[in-house]
Formats: sequence, structure tokens, C-alpha cells
Amino acid sequence: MNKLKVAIIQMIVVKDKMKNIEKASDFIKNVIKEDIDIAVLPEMFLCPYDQSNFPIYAEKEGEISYLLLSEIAKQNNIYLVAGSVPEKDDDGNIFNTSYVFDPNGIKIAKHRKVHLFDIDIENGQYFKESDTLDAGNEVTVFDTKFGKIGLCICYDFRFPELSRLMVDKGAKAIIVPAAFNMTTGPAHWELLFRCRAVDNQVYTIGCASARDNSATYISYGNSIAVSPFGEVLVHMNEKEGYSISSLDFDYVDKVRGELPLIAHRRLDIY
Ligand SMILES: NC(=O)CCC(=O)C(=O)O
Repeated sequence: MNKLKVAIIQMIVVKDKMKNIEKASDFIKNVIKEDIDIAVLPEMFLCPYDQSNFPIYAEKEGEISYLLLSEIAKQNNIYLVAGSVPEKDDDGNIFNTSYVFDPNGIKIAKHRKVHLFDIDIENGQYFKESDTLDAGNEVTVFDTKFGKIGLCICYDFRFPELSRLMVDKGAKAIIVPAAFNMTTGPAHWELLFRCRAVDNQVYTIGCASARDNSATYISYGNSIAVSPFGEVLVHMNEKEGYSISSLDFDYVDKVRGELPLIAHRRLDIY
């Protein structure tokens, strides 16, 4: 069983945490009619993306949002890559964390964003995640009945080393809950998803929040899925909605067999 259908849910994030969960749940109830296997939600889909919100919205693993997300996976009998949420640990540190649940609602992965998004572009985007967040320290790959999938969060995807480590651990797709901005999104978003796909011969899936021009941080939207040969399978616009992509993990093997980049690496010289 090497073929799977992935739904990208590009939703608007509102201030009310529970309304965001309800919306994610409604979207998923609707898309399961299309026989999907995995649903993906955006980065910080429970909490408007603003560093001052993260401590206010943060919950510990196992608290209410976590339980509701696990239930959504179970009720719909799908894998759920539950975007990301602000997660609080026992010491009060806060992380940008993505949980993954299997079709029984069991947590099978947890990725804490490794690279914090601290940028300051003249006449462009300023953001400093490190004002309120701590960084994770792990490379995340999870197993499914279809094969292995890598997971990272937004800015993490800019670092080619992280994607390569996921591929070295067996990933045939990399899923990225995200929220690029209106400065770097138009410049780099599609380029990065095509580039990582071609370099690593993996499917790349970017799920962004939909654009809300009244937000303090405006998400670029444009959720995307790219094949291991660099073909754009889906490229959404900025509006709220969903898309479905079919992934074939045998095709990953075919591309890697015909153009054996991974096997041709000269690890002895780099
Ligand atoms: N939320 C993020 O990590 C944003 C990353 C981003 O916009 C970028 O350009 O990188």
C-alpha cells in the first residue's frame, strides 16, 4: 500500500481557540468524503501568529486541544498532522509544536520547531519567535502504513540539512505546517518546496494558513504539494479552502532509481 491521499486544510485562524478546532474538524468531516488518508493543518492554527499570543494560548501535551485533535483523527479514521500549536512544558518553556495522530487517535510523532523564526527585513517583515518560544532539538520522521514521512515547521524548511537528515532516516515525503509572510512568501515559498523536493527526491507538502489582511502577521497562503521530480501537484491561492494531492511512494523509488542522486553522493569528500 504505497499510495496515499493528502488533504491540505488552508484555514483562516481566528482569536477563539475552540472555533479554530471546530473549523478544522468541519473541514476534515467534509474532505473525508474524498477518501483521504492524511489531513494537514497549518502552523499555529489555534492561535493568531503573534509572539505575544504564544504564552497565552499555550497548553501542555495531553490537555484539551491535544485531546480534541486526537479525537478528530480517530473519529475520521485518518492520520492527522495537527499543524502546530504553542506547547508548554513542565518548566514553563513554550515550543512551536506539531503533533501527529494515527487513525486510532494515538500520537505517533511530535516535532518542536528547531529553527526559531527571527527575522528583520528592511521595509519588510519583522518577527522574533525567540521572544517567547524555545527551540526543539530533534529531527522528526514518523512511520505510517504507506511509508515514512518527515515533519518540520515553516522556517525549519529553509535549512537543507534538516530535510536531508529526514531523508537519511527514510522519509519519502516531507510535511511542513507553515505560515510564510508577504515579504518572503512571494520570493521563496514555491522555490523552496520545489528545491527541497528535487534535491531530496521526496514529495514536499506545505500547508499554510489562509490570508487574513487584518491580522498582525499576514500569512502568504499558497499551500503547495510538489512531486519528487519537482512537479507542482497543487498550488492554492491565498483564500480559505482545501486541496487534495495523491502521493505514490513507488514513484519516489522510481525517480531515485532512474536519477540516483542519493546513491551518487560523494560522502567521502563532503
Ligand atoms: N512562521 C515562520 O516560520 C515563517 C517563515 C518564513 O516566513 C520564512 O520566510 O522563512
